[in-house]
Amino acid sequence: MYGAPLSIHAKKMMLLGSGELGKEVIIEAQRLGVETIAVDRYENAPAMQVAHRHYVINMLDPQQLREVIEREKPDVIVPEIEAIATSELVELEKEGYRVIPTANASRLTMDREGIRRLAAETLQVPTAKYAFADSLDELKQAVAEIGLPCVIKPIMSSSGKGQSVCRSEADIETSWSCAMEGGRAKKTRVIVEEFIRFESEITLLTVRSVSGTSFCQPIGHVQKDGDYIESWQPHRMSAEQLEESQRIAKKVTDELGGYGIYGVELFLGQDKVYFSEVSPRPHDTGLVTLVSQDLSEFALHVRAILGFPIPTIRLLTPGATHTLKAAEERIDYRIEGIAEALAVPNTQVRVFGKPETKIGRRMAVALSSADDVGKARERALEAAGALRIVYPGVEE
Ligand SMILES: Nc1ncnc2c1ncn2[C@@H]1O[C@H](COP(=O)(O)OP(=O)(O)OP(=O)(O)O)[C@@H](O)[C@H]1O
Ligand SMILES: NCC(=O)N[C@@H]1O[C@H](COP(=O)([O-])[O-])[C@@H](O)[C@H]1O
Ligand SMILES: [Mg+2]
Repeated sequence: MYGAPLSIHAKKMMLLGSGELGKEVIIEAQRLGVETIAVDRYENAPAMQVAHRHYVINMLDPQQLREVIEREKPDVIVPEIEAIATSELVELEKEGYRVIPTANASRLTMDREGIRRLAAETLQVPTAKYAFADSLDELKQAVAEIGLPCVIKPIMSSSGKGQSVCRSEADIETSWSCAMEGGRAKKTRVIVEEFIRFESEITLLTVRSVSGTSFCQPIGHVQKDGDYIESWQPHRMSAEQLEESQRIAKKVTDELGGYGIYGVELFLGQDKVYFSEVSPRPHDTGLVTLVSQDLSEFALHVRAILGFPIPTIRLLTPGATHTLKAAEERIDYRIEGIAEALAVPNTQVRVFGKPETKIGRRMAVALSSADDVGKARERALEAAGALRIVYPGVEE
């Protein structure tokens, strides 16, 4: 029970992180009459453009984080990125604030070490072999232990930033510098992972709500340089693989607890399913659910957070997404080709409205549906191909 937004009985939701995923979360929250506050590290972030109000702070600074939370006193605090002072969220939760799904889930998934140790060591779910290193020397040792090729990532980063595949001893130094430059927080620690030659990889969206745990149909995806470029739903896999994936997802999400959606990332090997990582929030590859399901991952997240039931999740049609990424760092960019993209049948686009482009930054996505996944992927590819980022002064 709650009143109108901006009234004394309003239900207030504060989003920590205001990217393209948060923008959709806020739109869904507003559909249910919730008052929304967007927070991020820069002005005019996508979700700020649709929220009732916003704040620009350094979310890794515990003091600044506490200040904004105490000022607004939100009913629910919804982390949207990893890079937040999560130990402060743990404190705030103890003081009575509600963090989604739980402060501990955001603390453990904030860095790769927390969640990897929990999954592999405490819960004993299968993962790639791994080791950690704090310096170049330690990295050399870790690589020797794990073997080549291996994947090296900053313990705190997302969307593939700072990640590289190390194929020979000669690559170790480059991988180290790449991780140092790409990490979100100024932490030097890296994880070294055994390179898994998987057949495919999926995101299993897992929702914990008052109705219990529900799974969306598996989402297949392709990543390039550690960042997603294409996703589709449903991903075809064997009944055994699906059962094992759901078992792993249930085990991990039960441990993390709370209400909300989780994106469980899994690698499918020939006869083994590996847990990779988990987002305690909507997942980028899950953007496909905006066209494929009756309730998108964003709608599901909001329902679960507000304590409303989720009796069923329906896949309405096979669907696919394809991303549009920038190639330069500019504030005076324009996006062209939207009309051509929308001329592709059963297709929508989401233009995120980020205030500036950066090399490799995701700026928009094409979403398509069709009678089968193959056709949906073709359509999304065609539509994304029609979209162009134009930089003045550069040959158009
Ligand atoms: N151990 C591994 N073996 C093989 N491929 C890997 C391994 N680890 C990561 N990858 C590839 O790199 C991608 C990104 O890795 P990961 O999910 O760990 O990074 P991330 O920065 O957290 O990305 P995101 O935030 O988009 O989820 C994976 O989806 C997979 O394609
Ligand atoms: N893989 C995680 C992911 O996709 N997160 C999404 O990207 C935004 C950051 O984008 P930016 O780096 O372009 O600001 C985040 O705010 C979130 O919406
Ligand atoms: Mg990932």
